[in-house]
Amino acid sequence: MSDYPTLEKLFYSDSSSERVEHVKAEAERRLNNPASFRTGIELSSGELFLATPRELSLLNEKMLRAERKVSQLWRDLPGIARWAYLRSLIMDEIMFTNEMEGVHSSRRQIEEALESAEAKRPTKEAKRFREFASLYLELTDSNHVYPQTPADIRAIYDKVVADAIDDRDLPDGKLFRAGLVDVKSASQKTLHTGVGPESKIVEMIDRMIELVASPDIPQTYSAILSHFLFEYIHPFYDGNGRTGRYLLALYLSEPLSETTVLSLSRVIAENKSKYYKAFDVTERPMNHAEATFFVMQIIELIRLAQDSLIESIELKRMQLDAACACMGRLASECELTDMAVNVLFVMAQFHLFGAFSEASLKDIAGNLEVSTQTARRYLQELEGKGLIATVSRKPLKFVLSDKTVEALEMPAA
Ligand SMILES: Nc1ncnc2c1ncn2[C@@H]1O[C@H](COP(=O)(O)OP(=O)(O)OP(=O)(O)O)[C@@H](O)[C@H]1O
Repeated sequence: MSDYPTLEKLFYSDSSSERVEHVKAEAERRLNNPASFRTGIELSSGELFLATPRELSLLNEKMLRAERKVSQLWRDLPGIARWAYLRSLIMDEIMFTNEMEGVHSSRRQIEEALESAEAKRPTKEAKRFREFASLYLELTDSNHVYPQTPADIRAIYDKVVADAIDDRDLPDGKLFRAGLVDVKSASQKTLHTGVGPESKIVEMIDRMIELVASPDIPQTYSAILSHFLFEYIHPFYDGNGRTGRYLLALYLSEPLSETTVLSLSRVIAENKSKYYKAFDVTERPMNHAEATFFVMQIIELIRLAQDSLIESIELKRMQLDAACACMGRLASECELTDMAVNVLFVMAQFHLFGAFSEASLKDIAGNLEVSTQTARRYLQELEGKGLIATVSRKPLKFVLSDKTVEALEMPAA
């Protein structure tokens, strides 16, 4: 990470007999610096605050530049590619955030949950992650609403953990837990004890809601500080990680693009020890509730998410351009109608940008703005020529055949 030292590091690098006083004075200086962001929220080790060292400004600028690049690449993609990719990002986001907490969910299960959430018709099989999927779908909607009260946070939690929590872990207080909870490491060491009693939880959740709404602190910072605070409070017996990461995505979706925000859980899961360490460092009494390290660490994770997005979109874009360049030759070799070529173009986007490389009859008809009967005719033409294959009958879904994938110089699914 950066050269900006934590207070604890300053303590251990100071060999004088007054090192305790030195660090206390430095903590005061950092807290009272006019450039620092104070929250007024008291933790056991002091008032939660963020200093703004040069390292943070540099990191922030890198994040904003990368964000511009992500947005530019995104805007330049055809609509179907964007739609298919966004859905695959949602699937991964849910899968990784669940996986971090040992909750197993496959992409297929989440796809069914997404379809069920969109259709507003819950099927029994898709019920498990349906509510959670609908929350993430709402994130892609530009007019999402922030929770305004502790009861709103509880309502989000209910959707996050719906059907994916043991009854004995359900909240036993009015909104949150009545008893104590510890965050434990894999080896069962207690890393942190959540806030209690419930009245204190409610009070601190209220402060978190105020913090996020504050106009006096940049939103990226308040979103990240609120994530720390939510996990520090740990208002539930189970599901705090998943609920907290959803809230982080919700709050970050204002200053950052939905694509970046929907790529965070994967990076967090891949860097779990750094993520856990960021909490631990911030909670150490010697760091006097300074969250600078935490904010910088989360921004570094956001940077990793952006880099991997940029690399992935650029590669897929090149592959799509290459496929388009080969389309004319395939069309004349197979004597395809213009509409059949359009179907292939739609399917090439699903192949490259979708989670499963397949496209349903409904998706194809919708994207070509024709009836399903008309789309079916084009699909029959393509299937008759061995260019696509049916992979599912209910609902009707198609993939490009190996021959087409090869002719369009695309990677296999
Ligand atoms: N030292 C810490 N202090 C506070 N929160 C932490 C700390 N270390 C990790 N966390 C947060 O706690 C989450 C895990 O908490 P816990 O093991 O209690 O899981 P949980 O409440 O069961 O949540 P879920 O099942 O969704 O994770 C992590 O994902 C992280 O967000």
